[in-house]
Amino acid sequence: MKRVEDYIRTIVDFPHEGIMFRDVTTLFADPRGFRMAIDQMLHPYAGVEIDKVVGLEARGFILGGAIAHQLSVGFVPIRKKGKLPGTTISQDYKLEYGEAIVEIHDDAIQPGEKVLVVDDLLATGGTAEAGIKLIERLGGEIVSTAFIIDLPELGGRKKLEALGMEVHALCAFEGL
Ligand SMILES: O=P(O)(O)OC[C@H]1O[C@H](OP(=O)(O)OP(=O)(O)O)[C@H](O)[C@@H]1O
Ligand SMILES: Nc1ncnc2[nH]cnc12
Repeated sequence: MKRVEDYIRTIVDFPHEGIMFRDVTTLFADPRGFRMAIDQMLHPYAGVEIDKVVGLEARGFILGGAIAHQLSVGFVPIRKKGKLPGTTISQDYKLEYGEAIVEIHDDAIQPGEKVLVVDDLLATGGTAEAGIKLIERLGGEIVSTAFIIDLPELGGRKKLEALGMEVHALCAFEGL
């Protein structure tokens, strides 16, 4: 039987030379693969209290929406700067080159709400860390973080675990 990682396509030298891009669109496009990924991401949370799922732009929206639907809870997007229409709070973070800013609506999470953070891939952990800071600034309590792919060489898991986060990933790829 195929595993989740078997549905993921690797594109060499995208978006820059030397990067092995782990492309989850092939997983999302396959009905068995997509269901397997969502079911496996949900597995650790059976019986766990979760009030909201937060998805990180952009691939975290696809996964987070399906997971929130399955848990019958609300979905909240964290978006790149300038995309959300209401009042937001912002957090900057480091990219491989330069910096970026992500935002969340300031009324999207209520103090004390239990939040699951979802994205497709954990690399340096900078994006997830920025998301975690936004949620915590609103008083949300992060129950766990869930990814399809971990790139262990880039240290994201260690970074999040050092912040006290639980990290679940369905598979890991060696090589950037
Ligand atoms: O752990 P990090 O080093 O922060 O990298 C991981 C992030 O990078 C990718 O998103 P990207 O920034 O390419 O944005 P996109 O999903 O909008 O294309 C991926 O979907 C994660 O969100
Ligand atoms: N190797 C990679 N593949 C896909 N998305 C990424 N985001 C950061 N590194 C990535």
